[in-house]
Amino acid sequence: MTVIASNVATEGKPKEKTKAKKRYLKAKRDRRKKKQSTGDVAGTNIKVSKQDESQQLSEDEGAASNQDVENDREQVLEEPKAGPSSQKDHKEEKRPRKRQKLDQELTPSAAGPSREPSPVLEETSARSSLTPPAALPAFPLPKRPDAPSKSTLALQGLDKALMEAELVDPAKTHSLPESGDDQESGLSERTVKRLKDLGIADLFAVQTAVIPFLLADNRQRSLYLPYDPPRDICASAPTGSGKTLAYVLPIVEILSARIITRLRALVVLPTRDLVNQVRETFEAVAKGRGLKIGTATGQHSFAHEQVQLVGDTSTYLQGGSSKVDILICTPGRLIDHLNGTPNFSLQHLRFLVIDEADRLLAQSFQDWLARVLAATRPSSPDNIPESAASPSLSTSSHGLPYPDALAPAYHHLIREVAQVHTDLDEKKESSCQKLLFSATLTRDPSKISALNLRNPKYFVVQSAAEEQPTKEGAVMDIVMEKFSMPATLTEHMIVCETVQKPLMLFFLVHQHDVRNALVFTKSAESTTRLVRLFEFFESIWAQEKNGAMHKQAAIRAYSSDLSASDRKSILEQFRNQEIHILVCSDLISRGIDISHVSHVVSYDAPVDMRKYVHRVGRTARAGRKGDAWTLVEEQEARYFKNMMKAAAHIDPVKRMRVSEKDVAPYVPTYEKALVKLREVYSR
Ligand SMILES: Nc1ncnc2c1ncn2[C@@H]1O[C@H](COP(=O)(O)OP(=O)(O)OP(=O)(O)O)[C@@H](O)[C@H]1O
Repeated sequence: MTVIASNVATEGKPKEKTKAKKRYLKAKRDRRKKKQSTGDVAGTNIKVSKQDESQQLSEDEGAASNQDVENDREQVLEEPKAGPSSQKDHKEEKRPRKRQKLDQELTPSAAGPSREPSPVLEETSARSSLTPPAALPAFPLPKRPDAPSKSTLALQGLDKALMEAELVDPAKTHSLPESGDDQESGLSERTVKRLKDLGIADLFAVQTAVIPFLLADNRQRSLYLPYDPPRDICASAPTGSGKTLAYVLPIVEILSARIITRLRALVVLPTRDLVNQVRETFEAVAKGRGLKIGTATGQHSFAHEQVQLVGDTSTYLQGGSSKVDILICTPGRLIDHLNGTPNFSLQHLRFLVIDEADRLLAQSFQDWLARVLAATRPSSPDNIPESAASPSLSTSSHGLPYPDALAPAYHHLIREVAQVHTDLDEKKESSCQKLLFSATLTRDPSKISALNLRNPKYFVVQSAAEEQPTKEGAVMDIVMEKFSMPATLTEHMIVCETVQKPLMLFFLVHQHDVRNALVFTKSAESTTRLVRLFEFFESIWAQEKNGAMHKQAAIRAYSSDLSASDRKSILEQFRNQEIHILVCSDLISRGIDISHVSHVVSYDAPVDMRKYVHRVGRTARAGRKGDAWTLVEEQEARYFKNMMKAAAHIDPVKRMRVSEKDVAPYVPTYEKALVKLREVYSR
């Protein structure tokens, strides 16, 4: 308001111009005219220049007096506030007539479309098209690019083969024929008959994909493929979906053609229990085929295993010597034999199976994977150290050379046989085909690249009912570690206080009359303690509720604290349902197949999604129904839920609410059991 007032005051009394001032203004105008005629004003900036000019003119006019300058500045600043018409009129008044005319000519909207173009404007724009703009061109401000999405980041560096994975519907099955060979899967009549004897009439989804891939092409049935090496396989399928038979059947089928026993299939598994389980499957399927199956787990002495695996350890044999066609082992013992058993050779391997692949790839002791892969590959002829080359051809005990002692890809190791290289020479490759299986296949590109896979083919068994039924979706699920679960599994979580966990367990077991259950704890120590408490509870409960009527649940611990033989016997008793509830550590959370397990209780909640998937996967196997309950301590609830959300698996896990009223009948017995436990531990 003060500003406008001062303007009005100034306008009311126009100042008289002195002679000096008039001269100064004239000289100024002349300079301006001269400047205009040299084309300094850029055509592109007409509007801006016009404004500047009028402003400058006002300033010039008042240059002689500070008061005038102030007024002009204030006028410019106040322009938006004052009424638009009055301000404009005021400015127009202040401008010299010549400038106003020029302005009218330069402003097309004011001039109207029918007006003749002014020669001045034409001249100015013609000049401006020739001369560069006086001001620097204005570029848009730099913009920060959008951050790539989580999925885009996850896809970076990913194996191309994974992007081209074959998606298999878990509901897909294939019925085996009543008689004769199965043309579709490539299984022979003999194998089909054997499967029928074992009660298997259909192939499960993962089997319908993997078996034909390995068997359909007759060339792929050869024991050696040095010039046409086979493609490797990575298969991801839910727990209990039949991955074991997916590799056992083709291996037995192909190796049955062998004449000489050589180590041709090597199956690596993370635990002894799994080795024994897979051995049983091999023996059942290969019955009557004459294939020799061995294991190496450290369960027996090293010398004993050596005798079981290798025929001759006294003479050096180039091609190795093997008493078994198929060896199932843990990685530790495998390395022991590679290091310390003479004539234990992997050069004839036709199959290298890595089951529970993600778990095994996470184990790096003694660099086991690199050692095994190196043992399946011949070194290049130029890289053979003198010591590695054989002094002579291997000979039998009758003095006859073994013509087939070396695998084709290793023939260059024979020094006596002159190597004549021609242009037609083809490189001989190892015939070993790698087969990787897991319910939680790793997406880690560095781990996959360590396997040195040959043109790998990925199979992903993924439920079409899940959110991402497309191939890209299934691949993304693997990449984002969203694992597929058995369709027959029901999942619950129970949030409770830490001290209430045992009570909750007793409630669940009694309320649902649970008999065939696996209860997972976080450590061997907590396993033992829980079993003790459970035993006290059961015996007091039985006494109080008329022991004759109540059949106590048989409960045992299963952990690394037990000897191998104890573990084997306990597992056997559980299989035979002599033990009803097995409290265990994560030692048997993977791979163990006990068909009648109806419930899995995570007494201590798992800390990662992989562990959760494998634990709950001990039930609901091979299309059977199963329940999984997870006891979540109140302070863990947020972490557990976030873990489930990250794996897009929060919806299937329903919250089960157990009230004080529900557990009240068990509280007195529980308290008595606790007293007894305290007595035991305080001794
Ligand atoms: N085609 C089939 N028909 C009937 N039962 C089958 C068939 N294939 C496999 N099974 C049975 O399904 C059960 C689970 O198989 P398997 O142990 O191979 O599962 P898996 O996919 O390896 O599970 P995990 O990931 O937990 O190791 C086994 O008892 C097996 O005998």
